[in-house]
Formats: sequence, C-alpha cells, structure tokens
Amino acid sequence: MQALTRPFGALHLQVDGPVGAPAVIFANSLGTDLRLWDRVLPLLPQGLRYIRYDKRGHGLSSLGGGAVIDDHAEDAIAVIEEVAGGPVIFVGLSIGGLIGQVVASRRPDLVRAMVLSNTAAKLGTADSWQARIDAVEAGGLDSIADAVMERWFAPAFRATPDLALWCAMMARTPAKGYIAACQALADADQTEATRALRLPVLVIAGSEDGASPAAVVKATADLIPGAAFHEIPGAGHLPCVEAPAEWAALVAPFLKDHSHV
Ligand SMILES: O=C(O)CCC(=O)CC(=O)O
Repeated sequence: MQALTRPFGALHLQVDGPVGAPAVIFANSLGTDLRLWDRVLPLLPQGLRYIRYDKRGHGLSSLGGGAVIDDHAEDAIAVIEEVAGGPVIFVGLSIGGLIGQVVASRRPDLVRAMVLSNTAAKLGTADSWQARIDAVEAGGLDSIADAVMERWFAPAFRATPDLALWCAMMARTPAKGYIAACQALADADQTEATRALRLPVLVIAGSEDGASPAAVVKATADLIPGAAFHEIPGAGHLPCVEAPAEWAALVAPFLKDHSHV
C-alpha cells in the first residue's frame, strides 16, 4: 500500500511491476476502488509497471474538497508525474475514462495511448445526476444499490455469489465522495476536447451496459480519429469484472503495441 500526498489529504495507490518499466495507470469508475482491476491484471503483459489508485472520495483515499472533473484530472496528473515519472498508457473506466480524456487533452505529453472502457465524452445528464445525488442524500448508497447493480452487471453475473462483494464495495463508498463524483459527472462535457485528441485509443463497450450504453460509447470512439472500437457481447458496465478474459484479450495487445516492450 502506498500513499501520494495531495493538498486535501492522500490518494491510496497500488503499484505492481518493475521500477523503470513502461507504466500503465488505471482510473476506476463511480463507486469502485482499485480492486476493480484485480481480475484483469494477471491477464495483462508482464514487465509493465501497473499503477492503480483510488480516486478522491473513494476506497482509502481522502475525500477531497473539489467536485469538478478537473480536480480528478489533477490527481491523475500528480500520480503520473510523481509515481510513473513520465508518460503512461491511461486506462480509464466510466468516470475514470472521462478523467483520462481530460488528462490527455490537458497534458498530451503524459499520455502515450489510452484505453477508454465503458465511458463517453459526456455521461448522463445534469438532471439524472441530480436525481442520483438526491437519492443518496435521502437514503444513502444502500438505497440505490439494486439499481446500480442492474446497470453494472448482466443477469447471469447478478445470479452469482460475487454480486454481494461488488455491491458491498459500492455501498461502502463514502456518500460524500460518491456525491462529489456525481456532481463532477453532471458538469463534465469533454466532447469538443475529445474530438481534438490525437493519440492511439482503444474504446471498449459492453452490450448490456446500462450506465454507458454501447451506442453512447461508440459515439465517443467516433469523435477520435483512428480510435478502435470493440463491444463485448453479454457484458455490462464493468467488463473487467464480469468478462475479464474478453476484456484483457482486447487490452493486452494494445498495451504491448504502445509500451515498446
Ligand atoms: O460508473 C461511472 O463512473 C458512472 C456511470 C454510472 O452511473 C455507473 C452506475 O450506474 O453507478
């Protein structure tokens, strides 16, 4: 376990792989922590340095005062500069992918390639995020858990005992951190900035994703010249959990191609 000091407290990090190797950073989704990537890391190329972190207000990281996507992007930039020490391949899922788009746009020198999983240049609407915030303020995260699990996972996965573990991860996210991230999502629209991105990008969707539907994810892929798009059949919002082999089969060759190992 490692910590990176930030003005508001600390970010919780986990780093695997050799010092000095080409680095890959993972940014996770709303209501998840860095364990989101546990099932895919063993399936990705050895010899790379894999950096995961809990975004502010999630997992073991401090709450942080900010509620805009740029604050999350500044955190990711700090992790890249201080832990990776140079350009990375950015892997982001959902809000993590939105954070990646902001980082690639503001600091193209720090992102050599990007994987955008189950994300878009704009996620949801101001009204839908306000409704989510209102529900959490009224009833806590437990009150939205069933609806979130239906968006995260297809029915077959929801029938497994594992569902309870992912539901617990979501429900244990600090309400203040979750609400701040919803507010950041409500205000974020990267459409024009993402249209200007010029770097290798792999975009992944899940056919059963109820949070970022495949058509919405594809529309973001279409903004970026040369971006590759793949849809994983039968997978929901978190294919790295639900379909790790299929997700890794797409990501592993991309990491090899763009890490120069
Ligand atoms: O997962 C995200 O980062 C935002 C998209 C979303 O709403 C996921 C969910 O259904 O909780």
